[in-house]
Amino acid sequence: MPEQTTAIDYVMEAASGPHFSGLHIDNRFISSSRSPSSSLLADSIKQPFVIGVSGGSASGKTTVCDMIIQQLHDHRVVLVSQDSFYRGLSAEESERVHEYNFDHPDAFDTEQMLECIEKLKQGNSVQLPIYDFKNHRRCSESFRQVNASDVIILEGILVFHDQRVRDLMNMKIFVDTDADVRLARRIRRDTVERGRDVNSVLEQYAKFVKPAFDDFVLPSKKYADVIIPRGGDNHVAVDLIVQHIQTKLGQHDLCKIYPNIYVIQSTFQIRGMHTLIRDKDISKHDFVFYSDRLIRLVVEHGLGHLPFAEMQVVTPTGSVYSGVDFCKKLCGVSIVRSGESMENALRACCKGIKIGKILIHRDGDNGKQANISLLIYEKLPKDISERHVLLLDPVLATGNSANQAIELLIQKGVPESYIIFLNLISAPEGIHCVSKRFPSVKIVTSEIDVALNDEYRVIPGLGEFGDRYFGTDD
Ligand SMILES: Nc1ncnc2c1ncn2[C@@H]1O[C@H](COP(=O)(O)OP(=O)(O)O)[C@@H](O)[C@H]1O
Ligand SMILES: Nc1ccn([C@@H]2O[C@H](COP(=O)(O)O)[C@@H](O)[C@H]2O)c(=O)n1
Repeated sequence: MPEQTTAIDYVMEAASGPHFSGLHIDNRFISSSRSPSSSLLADSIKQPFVIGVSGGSASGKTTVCDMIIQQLHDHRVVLVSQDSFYRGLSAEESERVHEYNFDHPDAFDTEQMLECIEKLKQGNSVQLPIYDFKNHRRCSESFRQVNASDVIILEGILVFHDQRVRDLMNMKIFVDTDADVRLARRIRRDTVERGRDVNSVLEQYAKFVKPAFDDFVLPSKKYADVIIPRGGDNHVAVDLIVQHIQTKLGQHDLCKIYPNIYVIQSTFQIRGMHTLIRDKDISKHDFVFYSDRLIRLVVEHGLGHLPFAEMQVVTPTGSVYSGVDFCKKLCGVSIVRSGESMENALRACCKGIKIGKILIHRDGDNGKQANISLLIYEKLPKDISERHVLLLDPVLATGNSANQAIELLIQKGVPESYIIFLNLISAPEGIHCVSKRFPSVKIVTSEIDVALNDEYRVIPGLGEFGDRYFGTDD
């Protein structure tokens, strides 16, 4: 029996390691003393998501990989098998093949495998050797050409053995199948597909496969982020893994760097609303209508980050419903003037909520100057230090105003982690600026744009939100 294989063994942790796609990042906002991810960010190379799949021979590694690939149909995925890197046997070794241990780490050319995965990770194509299990040699004439992909899956009995290989992986999966099932599958496969007879399979299993499983494969299980009991029969585990990979692939790169950034799940409705409000020719009425719809979604999402208490109620059927009670100690603070456009949505969601105001003058308001922001006016609830604060401003550009507002809230006694900054559009520069200075402040947005231009305007952006919303741009 494999070690500890219960349903609870299915453990999923956040995939570790970097995974950033090609996005222009302004180095002005990257200081050398920040988090380790900052230096990686500076590279801003599109990096594929690398998944390692390990487990005993015939545990179902390839089967699980095929299931993942099928479900990831809308992404480019490449499967690399560690088997491709088996060293070919010399003539002498071939004569005494029954004494050769194919399950020992030395049976593989790990240096070559490392080189190939590194190249693929850097977006290059590679030529993989083709291994023939019948004559224990690599095919000398042909190779398998593998191109750059969004996802690279590396599968094999010993892919977790070498730390350098493990370090290339963003996610490590161990397929955990009972030893008797593995042996039964292996007998069938090796006799049907690999030209062996039952006796040689059993002999090899007892002499090499089982000892090497105990000595090398099983000890590497501890490196797995996810353990899948029963391999390909475990559809729930595979579905969850695919969901996780899709989330990682779909997430904006900044969300992987700053865990405090939340971009609401994009749908065609949300994309459609953004398309309308970004259109310079939309009527004022429609601009307000679709902005309000989006603001409402962001506000609802932001409220979802507040703490809650468990609560039960009795329904008209006399049954008990176990639910939650809203956090009551909260308030809104709008950054005047465009932040005021978000107040109605907040009031509509939170009956009787107190909303304070902060007026910040930006020297870059005329678009030409370096951004310097000055606090001009503030009116905040007296007991604000006891409240969670929803800070409202529809566009996060340089982050200077947001930082000024957050600094004031902290001076007033609001804990940094009690502040949730809600906006419709964030520029990467603003996200860096706020998240570096106030890593515990949550930022909830509906889209992250490309960058700021030389005039500190968000690109593609939507122009001056306040003017368009309040009709002062005519
Ligand atoms: N869940 C399963 N049920 C039945 N047969 C399976 C299952 N998973 C794998 N197999 C079979 O077992 C053999 C080994 O599976 P494979 O996925 O190639 O394992 P590995 O890649 O770990 O060596 C194959 O013949 C495959 O068809
Ligand atoms: N010439 C070879 C090379 C390898 N093997 C066995 O293959 C197993 C690994 O492949 P899986 O698809 O089962 O993971 C390994 O256990 C080796 O014993 C072989 O028999 N002959």
